[in-house]
Amino acid sequence: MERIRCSGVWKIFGQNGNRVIDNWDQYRDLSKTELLKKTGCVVGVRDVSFSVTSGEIFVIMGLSGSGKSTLLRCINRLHEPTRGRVYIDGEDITDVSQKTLLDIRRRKIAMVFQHFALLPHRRVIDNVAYGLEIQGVDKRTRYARAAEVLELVGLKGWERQYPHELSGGMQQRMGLARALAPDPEILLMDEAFSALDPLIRRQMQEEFVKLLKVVQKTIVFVTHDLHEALRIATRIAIMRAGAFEQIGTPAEIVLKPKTKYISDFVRDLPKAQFVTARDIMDPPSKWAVRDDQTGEQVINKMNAEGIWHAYVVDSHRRICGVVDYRSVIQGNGNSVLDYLSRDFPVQDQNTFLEKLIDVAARTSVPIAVIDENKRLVGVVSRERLLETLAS
Ligand SMILES: Nc1ncnc2c1ncn2[C@@H]1O[C@H](COP(=O)(O)OP(=O)(O)OP(=O)(O)O)[C@@H](O)[C@H]1O
Repeated sequence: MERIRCSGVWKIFGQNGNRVIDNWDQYRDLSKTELLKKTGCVVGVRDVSFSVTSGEIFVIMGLSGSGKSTLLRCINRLHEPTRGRVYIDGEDITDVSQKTLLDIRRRKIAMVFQHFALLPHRRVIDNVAYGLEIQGVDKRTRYARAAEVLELVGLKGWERQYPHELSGGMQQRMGLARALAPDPEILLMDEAFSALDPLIRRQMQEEFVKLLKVVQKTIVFVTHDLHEALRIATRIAIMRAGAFEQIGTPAEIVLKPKTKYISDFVRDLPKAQFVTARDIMDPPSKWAVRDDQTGEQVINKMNAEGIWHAYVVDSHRRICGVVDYRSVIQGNGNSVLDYLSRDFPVQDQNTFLEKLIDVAARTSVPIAVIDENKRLVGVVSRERLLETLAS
Protein backbone atom coordinates (compact mmCIF):
# COMPACT_ATOMS: atom_id res chain seq x y z
CA MET A 1 0.00 0.00 0.00
CA GLU A 2 1.31 3.44 -0.94
CA ARG A 3 2.05 5.53 2.15
CA ILE A 4 4.05 8.48 0.90
CA ARG A 5 4.07 10.07 -2.54
CA CYS A 6 6.06 13.08 -3.63
CA SER A 7 5.12 14.47 -6.98
CA GLY A 8 7.30 17.05 -8.72
CA VAL A 9 8.64 18.47 -5.47
CA TRP A 10 10.92 21.50 -5.63
CA LYS A 11 12.44 23.42 -2.77
CA ILE A 12 14.18 26.65 -3.63
CA PHE A 13 15.63 28.68 -0.76
CA GLY A 14 15.44 32.43 -1.22
CA GLN A 15 12.93 34.93 -2.59
CA ASN A 16 11.13 34.28 -5.86
CA GLY A 17 11.83 30.57 -5.97
CA ASN A 18 8.96 30.11 -8.39
CA ARG A 19 10.62 32.37 -10.91
CA VAL A 20 13.74 30.17 -10.78
CA ILE A 21 11.57 27.09 -11.41
CA ASP A 22 9.67 28.73 -14.28
CA ASN A 23 12.91 29.68 -15.98
CA TRP A 24 14.86 26.60 -15.02
CA ASP A 25 16.18 25.98 -18.54
CA GLN A 26 17.98 29.24 -18.25
CA TYR A 27 19.59 28.36 -14.93
CA ARG A 28 20.19 24.63 -15.10
CA ASP A 29 23.83 24.85 -16.13
CA LEU A 30 24.83 27.39 -13.50
CA SER A 31 26.87 26.41 -10.49
CA LYS A 32 25.38 26.87 -7.05
CA THR A 33 27.40 30.04 -6.50
CA GLU A 34 26.50 31.48 -9.90
CA LEU A 35 22.81 30.80 -9.31
CA LEU A 36 22.99 32.44 -5.91
CA LYS A 37 24.70 35.49 -7.36
CA LYS A 38 22.24 35.82 -10.20
CA THR A 39 18.98 35.05 -8.41
CA GLY A 40 19.66 35.06 -4.68
CA CYS A 41 18.33 31.51 -4.57
CA VAL A 42 19.74 28.11 -3.65
CA VAL A 43 18.28 24.90 -5.01
CA GLY A 44 17.50 22.43 -2.23
CA VAL A 45 15.37 19.92 -4.10
CA ARG A 46 14.77 19.81 -7.83
CA ASP A 47 11.69 18.19 -9.29
CA VAL A 48 11.67 14.98 -7.27
CA SER A 49 8.96 12.33 -7.58
CA PHE A 50 8.74 8.98 -5.82
CA SER A 51 6.47 6.92 -3.66
CA VAL A 52 7.10 4.69 -0.66
CA THR A 53 4.93 1.75 0.20
CA SER A 54 4.07 0.31 3.57
CA GLY A 55 6.90 -1.67 5.13
CA GLU A 56 9.60 -0.19 2.93
CA ILE A 57 12.90 1.28 4.07
CA PHE A 58 13.42 3.97 1.46
CA VAL A 59 16.92 5.39 1.76
CA ILE A 60 17.89 8.78 0.39
CA MET A 61 21.62 8.78 -0.12
CA GLY A 62 23.94 11.42 -1.49
CA LEU A 63 26.94 13.61 -0.80
CA SER A 64 26.82 16.57 1.53
CA GLY A 65 24.63 19.35 0.14
CA SER A 66 22.84 17.13 -2.38
CA GLY A 67 19.45 17.89 -0.79
CA LYS A 68 18.68 14.84 1.33
CA SER A 69 17.65 16.61 4.52
CA THR A 70 15.71 19.24 2.62
CA LEU A 71 13.71 16.57 0.81
CA LEU A 72 13.07 14.65 4.03
CA ARG A 73 11.77 17.81 5.65
CA CYS A 74 9.49 18.50 2.70
CA ILE A 75 7.73 15.19 3.43
CA ASN A 76 6.27 16.48 6.67
CA ARG A 77 6.40 20.13 5.63
CA LEU A 78 9.06 21.12 8.10
CA HIS A 79 10.18 22.73 4.87
CA GLU A 80 7.37 24.09 2.75
CA PRO A 81 7.91 22.76 -0.81
CA THR A 82 8.18 25.63 -3.29
CA ARG A 83 6.28 23.53 -5.80
CA GLY A 84 4.91 20.01 -6.06
CA ARG A 85 2.67 17.83 -3.97
CA VAL A 86 3.23 15.49 -1.05
CA TYR A 87 0.63 12.86 -0.26
CA ILE A 88 0.47 10.91 2.98
CA ASP A 89 -1.92 7.98 2.73
CA GLY A 90 -3.48 9.63 -0.30
CA GLU A 91 -4.06 12.95 1.45
CA ASP A 92 -2.43 15.97 -0.14
CA ILE A 93 -0.65 17.47 2.86
CA THR A 94 0.64 20.43 0.87
CA ASP A 95 -2.95 21.56 0.79
CA VAL A 96 -4.10 21.16 4.39
CA SER A 97 -4.37 23.71 7.18
CA GLN A 98 -1.66 24.06 9.79
CA LYS A 99 -3.96 22.43 12.31
CA THR A 100 -4.62 19.37 10.12
CA LEU A 101 -0.91 19.17 9.36
CA LEU A 102 -0.04 19.10 13.05
CA ASP A 103 -2.63 16.43 13.57
CA ILE A 104 -1.22 14.28 10.73
CA ARG A 105 2.29 14.70 12.10
CA ARG A 106 1.20 13.73 15.57
CA ARG A 107 -0.78 10.69 14.52
CA LYS A 108 1.30 9.29 11.72
CA ILE A 109 4.82 10.63 11.47
CA ALA A 110 7.83 10.61 13.78
CA MET A 111 11.27 12.04 13.12
CA VAL A 112 14.58 10.71 14.37
CA PHE A 113 17.68 12.87 14.07
CA GLN A 114 21.36 12.27 14.58
CA HIS A 115 21.25 14.58 17.58
CA PHE A 116 17.96 14.61 19.31
CA ALA A 117 16.97 16.68 22.26
CA LEU A 118 17.26 14.61 25.39
CA LEU A 119 15.70 15.72 28.59
CA PRO A 120 18.84 15.31 30.72
CA HIS A 121 17.16 15.57 34.11
CA ARG A 122 14.54 12.98 33.33
CA ARG A 123 15.07 9.26 33.47
CA VAL A 124 15.21 7.14 30.32
CA ILE A 125 11.64 5.99 30.71
CA ASP A 126 10.41 9.57 31.27
CA ASN A 127 12.16 10.65 28.10
CA VAL A 128 10.44 7.91 26.13
CA ALA A 129 7.06 8.59 27.70
CA TYR A 130 7.39 12.32 27.10
CA GLY A 131 6.03 12.29 23.54
CA LEU A 132 2.92 10.53 24.77
CA GLU A 133 2.57 13.00 27.63
CA ILE A 134 2.40 15.83 25.10
CA GLN A 135 -0.34 13.93 23.32
CA GLY A 136 -2.31 13.77 26.55
CA VAL A 137 -2.04 10.01 27.03
CA ASP A 138 -2.75 9.06 30.65
CA LYS A 139 0.19 8.26 32.89
CA ARG A 140 -0.36 4.55 33.30
CA THR A 141 -0.77 3.92 29.59
CA ARG A 142 2.22 6.01 28.60
CA TYR A 143 4.57 4.33 31.07
CA ALA A 144 3.39 0.88 30.06
CA ARG A 145 3.98 1.77 26.42
CA ALA A 146 7.38 3.33 27.17
CA ALA A 147 8.47 0.15 28.96
CA GLU A 148 7.27 -1.91 26.02
CA VAL A 149 9.24 0.02 23.38
CA LEU A 150 12.35 0.16 25.60
CA GLU A 151 12.27 -3.61 25.68
CA LEU A 152 11.80 -3.68 21.92
CA VAL A 153 14.97 -1.66 21.33
CA GLY A 154 16.97 -3.69 23.85
CA LEU A 155 16.99 -1.23 26.74
CA LYS A 156 15.06 -3.25 29.27
CA GLY A 157 16.68 -2.76 32.65
CA TRP A 158 17.82 0.82 31.86
CA GLU A 159 14.49 2.53 32.43
CA ARG A 160 15.51 4.24 35.64
CA GLN A 161 18.91 5.52 34.52
CA TYR A 162 19.56 9.06 33.32
CA PRO A 163 20.51 9.68 29.67
CA HIS A 164 24.14 10.60 30.47
CA GLU A 165 24.60 7.15 32.02
CA LEU A 166 23.97 5.56 28.62
CA SER A 167 26.52 5.08 25.83
CA GLY A 168 26.05 6.84 22.48
CA GLY A 169 24.58 3.70 20.95
CA MET A 170 22.13 3.30 23.81
CA GLN A 171 21.10 6.94 23.55
CA GLN A 172 20.42 6.38 19.88
CA ARG A 173 18.19 3.42 20.79
CA MET A 174 16.46 5.64 23.28
CA GLY A 175 15.81 8.17 20.52
CA LEU A 176 14.36 5.38 18.43
CA ALA A 177 12.22 4.21 21.34
CA ARG A 178 10.92 7.73 21.81
CA ALA A 179 9.97 7.94 18.15
CA LEU A 180 8.31 4.52 18.27
CA ALA A 181 6.34 5.12 21.47
CA PRO A 182 3.33 6.85 19.86
CA ASP A 183 3.30 4.01 17.29
CA PRO A 184 3.69 6.23 14.21
CA GLU A 185 3.18 4.59 10.84
CA ILE A 186 5.93 6.61 9.22
CA LEU A 187 9.44 7.28 10.50
CA LEU A 188 11.57 9.98 8.92
CA MET A 189 15.17 9.41 9.96
CA ASP A 190 17.98 11.86 9.28
CA GLU A 191 21.48 10.43 9.67
CA ALA A 192 20.08 8.63 12.68
CA PHE A 193 23.11 6.37 13.19
CA SER A 194 25.84 8.73 12.05
CA ALA A 195 27.04 9.67 15.50
CA LEU A 196 27.90 6.05 16.31
CA ASP A 197 31.27 4.46 15.86
CA PRO A 198 31.50 1.92 13.03
CA LEU A 199 31.06 -1.29 15.00
CA ILE A 200 28.08 -0.12 17.04
CA ARG A 201 26.67 1.48 13.94
CA ARG A 202 26.71 -1.76 12.04
CA GLN A 203 25.09 -3.53 14.97
CA MET A 204 22.38 -0.84 15.09
CA GLN A 205 21.72 -1.26 11.37
CA GLU A 206 21.24 -4.99 11.76
CA GLU A 207 19.02 -4.62 14.79
CA PHE A 208 17.03 -1.90 13.08
CA VAL A 209 16.28 -4.11 10.08
CA LYS A 210 15.30 -6.93 12.45
CA LEU A 211 13.12 -4.64 14.52
CA LEU A 212 11.27 -3.49 11.44
CA LYS A 213 10.28 -7.05 10.70
CA VAL A 214 8.45 -7.04 14.04
CA VAL A 215 6.94 -3.56 13.92
CA GLN A 216 5.68 -2.79 10.43
CA LYS A 217 6.63 0.81 9.63
CA THR A 218 7.29 2.88 6.58
CA ILE A 219 10.73 4.44 6.75
CA VAL A 220 12.44 7.22 4.87
CA PHE A 221 16.07 7.18 5.96
CA VAL A 222 18.66 9.79 5.01
CA THR A 223 22.33 8.89 5.00
CA HIS A 224 25.52 9.97 3.23
CA ASP A 225 26.97 6.49 3.76
CA LEU A 226 26.50 4.20 0.77
CA HIS A 227 27.37 1.08 2.77
CA GLU A 228 24.69 1.93 5.31
CA ALA A 229 22.20 2.56 2.51
CA LEU A 230 22.96 -0.77 0.86
CA ARG A 231 22.73 -2.65 4.13
CA ILE A 232 19.33 -1.44 5.28
CA ALA A 233 17.42 -0.25 2.22
CA THR A 234 14.55 -1.83 0.41
CA ARG A 235 15.13 0.86 -2.21
CA ILE A 236 17.71 3.61 -2.49
CA ALA A 237 17.43 7.00 -4.17
CA ILE A 238 20.80 8.56 -4.92
CA MET A 239 20.64 12.35 -4.94
CA ARG A 240 22.85 14.76 -6.78
CA ALA A 241 22.45 18.53 -6.83
CA GLY A 242 18.87 18.36 -5.56
CA ALA A 243 17.61 15.72 -7.98
CA PHE A 244 17.39 11.93 -8.04
CA GLU A 245 20.13 10.38 -10.12
CA GLN A 246 18.83 6.81 -9.74
CA ILE A 247 16.26 4.92 -7.71
CA GLY A 248 16.59 1.18 -7.29
CA THR A 249 17.05 -1.79 -5.01
CA PRO A 250 20.55 -2.16 -3.54
CA ALA A 251 21.28 -4.84 -6.14
CA GLU A 252 20.08 -2.65 -9.01
CA ILE A 253 22.26 0.23 -7.85
CA VAL A 254 25.30 -2.02 -7.49
CA LEU A 255 24.79 -4.17 -10.58
CA LYS A 256 23.09 -1.77 -12.98
CA PRO A 257 24.28 1.78 -12.33
CA LYS A 258 22.46 4.04 -14.78
CA THR A 259 24.95 6.87 -15.04
CA LYS A 260 28.66 7.38 -14.83
CA TYR A 261 28.14 9.25 -11.57
CA ILE A 262 26.58 6.16 -9.98
CA SER A 263 29.03 3.71 -11.47
CA ASP A 264 31.90 5.81 -10.07
CA PHE A 265 30.17 5.60 -6.72
CA VAL A 266 29.79 1.83 -6.71
CA ARG A 267 32.92 0.84 -8.61
CA ASP A 268 35.01 -0.15 -5.64
CA LEU A 269 32.25 -1.71 -3.61
CA PRO A 270 32.58 -5.31 -2.56
CA LYS A 271 29.51 -6.35 -4.57
CA ALA A 272 29.40 -9.78 -3.05
CA GLN A 273 28.43 -8.24 0.30
CA PHE A 274 25.34 -6.50 -1.05
CA VAL A 275 23.88 -8.75 -3.71
CA THR A 276 21.64 -11.55 -2.47
CA ALA A 277 20.42 -14.82 -3.93
CA ARG A 278 17.05 -13.17 -4.54
CA ASP A 279 18.68 -10.58 -6.80
CA ILE A 280 20.36 -13.00 -9.16
CA MET A 281 18.34 -16.23 -9.05
CA ASP A 282 16.57 -17.64 -12.10
CA PRO A 283 12.82 -18.17 -11.76
CA PRO A 284 11.87 -21.50 -10.18
CA SER A 285 9.80 -22.52 -13.20
CA LYS A 286 12.97 -22.94 -15.24
CA TRP A 287 14.40 -25.51 -12.86
CA ALA A 288 11.42 -27.19 -11.24
CA VAL A 289 9.57 -30.37 -12.19
CA ARG A 290 6.68 -31.91 -10.30
CA ASP A 291 7.07 -35.10 -8.30
CA ASP A 292 4.33 -36.85 -10.33
CA GLN A 293 6.11 -36.47 -13.68
CA THR A 294 7.68 -39.28 -15.69
CA GLY A 295 11.37 -39.54 -16.55
CA GLU A 296 10.55 -38.75 -20.17
CA GLN A 297 8.69 -35.58 -19.31
CA VAL A 298 11.59 -34.45 -17.20
CA ILE A 299 14.12 -35.06 -19.98
CA ASN A 300 11.96 -33.06 -22.36
CA LYS A 301 11.88 -30.20 -19.90
CA MET A 302 15.65 -30.33 -19.35
CA ASN A 303 16.26 -30.30 -23.10
CA ALA A 304 13.93 -27.38 -23.58
CA GLU A 305 15.50 -25.33 -20.80
CA GLY A 306 19.07 -26.39 -21.49
CA ILE A 307 19.71 -27.53 -17.91
CA TRP A 308 21.61 -30.50 -16.47
CA HIS A 309 19.78 -30.66 -13.19
CA ALA A 310 16.15 -30.23 -12.23
CA TYR A 311 14.65 -29.71 -8.80
CA VAL A 312 11.69 -31.93 -8.02
CA VAL A 313 8.97 -30.20 -6.02
CA ASP A 314 5.71 -31.31 -4.43
CA SER A 315 2.37 -29.60 -4.83
CA HIS A 316 3.41 -27.00 -2.19
CA ARG A 317 6.59 -26.16 -4.11
CA ARG A 318 8.69 -27.81 -1.41
CA ILE A 319 11.82 -29.50 -2.70
CA CYS A 320 11.82 -33.32 -2.66
CA GLY A 321 15.27 -33.60 -4.23
CA VAL A 322 17.25 -33.06 -7.37
CA VAL A 323 17.67 -35.20 -10.51
CA ASP A 324 20.50 -35.04 -13.01
CA TYR A 325 20.25 -35.43 -16.73
CA ARG A 326 22.62 -38.36 -17.08
CA SER A 327 20.96 -40.62 -14.56
CA VAL A 328 17.47 -39.94 -15.96
CA ILE A 329 18.47 -40.56 -19.58
CA GLN A 330 20.43 -43.69 -18.69
CA GLY A 331 17.86 -45.09 -16.31
CA ASN A 332 14.65 -46.99 -16.89
CA GLY A 333 12.49 -45.83 -14.00
CA ASN A 334 8.91 -44.72 -14.52
CA SER A 335 8.64 -41.83 -12.21
CA VAL A 336 11.06 -38.96 -11.66
CA LEU A 337 11.14 -40.02 -8.00
CA ASP A 338 13.17 -43.10 -9.04
CA TYR A 339 16.13 -40.80 -9.77
CA LEU A 340 15.89 -38.53 -6.81
CA SER A 341 19.02 -37.43 -4.98
CA ARG A 342 18.67 -35.59 -1.70
CA ASP A 343 22.16 -34.24 -1.84
CA PHE A 344 21.86 -30.66 -3.05
CA PRO A 345 22.89 -27.17 -1.91
CA VAL A 346 20.11 -25.00 -0.60
CA GLN A 347 20.20 -21.41 0.63
CA ASP A 348 17.81 -18.81 1.91
CA GLN A 349 16.86 -16.07 -0.56
CA ASN A 350 18.60 -13.43 1.58
CA THR A 351 21.97 -15.16 1.42
CA PHE A 352 24.68 -12.85 0.15
CA LEU A 353 26.73 -13.52 -2.95
CA GLU A 354 29.92 -14.05 -0.95
CA LYS A 355 28.38 -17.09 0.76
CA LEU A 356 26.88 -18.39 -2.49
CA ILE A 357 30.34 -18.41 -4.06
CA ASP A 358 31.60 -20.56 -1.18
CA VAL A 359 28.69 -22.95 -1.56
CA ALA A 360 29.06 -23.18 -5.34
CA ALA A 361 32.74 -24.03 -4.98
CA ARG A 362 31.83 -27.19 -3.10
CA THR A 363 29.24 -28.63 -5.50
CA SER A 364 28.43 -28.98 -9.16
CA VAL A 365 24.68 -28.79 -8.54
CA PRO A 366 23.06 -25.35 -8.95
CA ILE A 367 21.96 -23.79 -5.67
CA ALA A 368 18.29 -24.09 -4.74
CA VAL A 369 16.92 -20.89 -3.20
CA ILE A 370 14.09 -21.12 -0.70
CA ASP A 371 11.78 -18.68 1.07
CA GLU A 372 10.80 -18.58 4.75
CA ASN A 373 8.23 -21.34 4.11
CA LYS A 374 10.95 -23.53 2.61
CA ARG A 375 9.44 -23.29 -0.86
CA LEU A 376 11.64 -23.21 -3.94
CA VAL A 377 11.66 -19.62 -5.18
CA GLY A 378 14.57 -19.78 -7.60
CA VAL A 379 17.89 -21.31 -8.49
CA VAL A 380 21.33 -19.77 -8.71
CA SER A 381 23.45 -21.49 -11.32
CA ARG A 382 27.20 -21.35 -11.67
CA GLU A 383 26.78 -19.39 -14.93
CA ARG A 384 24.66 -16.75 -13.19
CA LEU A 385 27.24 -16.39 -10.43
CA LEU A 386 30.08 -15.94 -12.90
CA GLU A 387 28.05 -13.49 -14.95
CA THR A 388 27.29 -11.40 -11.87
CA LEU A 389 30.89 -11.36 -10.73
CA ALA A 390 32.07 -10.34 -14.18
CA SER A 391 29.54 -7.52 -14.56
N1 LIG B 1 17.64 26.92 5.32
C1 LIG B 1 18.36 26.99 4.21
N2 LIG B 1 18.57 28.17 3.57
C2 LIG B 1 19.28 28.25 2.43
N3 LIG B 1 19.85 27.18 1.82
C3 LIG B 1 19.69 25.99 2.41
C4 LIG B 1 18.94 25.82 3.62
N4 LIG B 1 18.96 24.52 3.96
C5 LIG B 1 19.67 23.89 3.02
N5 LIG B 1 20.10 24.76 2.08
C6 LIG B 1 20.87 24.45 0.87
O1 LIG B 1 20.19 23.42 0.16
C7 LIG B 1 21.11 22.47 -0.37
C8 LIG B 1 20.76 21.08 0.16
O2 LIG B 1 21.04 21.03 1.55
P1 LIG B 1 20.70 19.76 2.46
O3 LIG B 1 21.01 20.13 3.87
O4 LIG B 1 19.35 19.28 2.16
O5 LIG B 1 21.76 18.71 1.91
P2 LIG B 1 22.14 17.31 2.52
O6 LIG B 1 22.30 16.39 1.36
O7 LIG B 1 21.21 16.92 3.58
O8 LIG B 1 23.56 17.63 3.13
P3 LIG B 1 24.27 17.08 4.47
O9 LIG B 1 24.55 15.62 4.25
O10 LIG B 1 25.52 17.90 4.53
O11 LIG B 1 23.33 17.36 5.59
C9 LIG B 1 22.48 22.95 0.03
O12 LIG B 1 23.03 23.66 -1.05
C10 LIG B 1 22.24 23.87 1.19
O13 LIG B 1 23.21 24.88 1.22
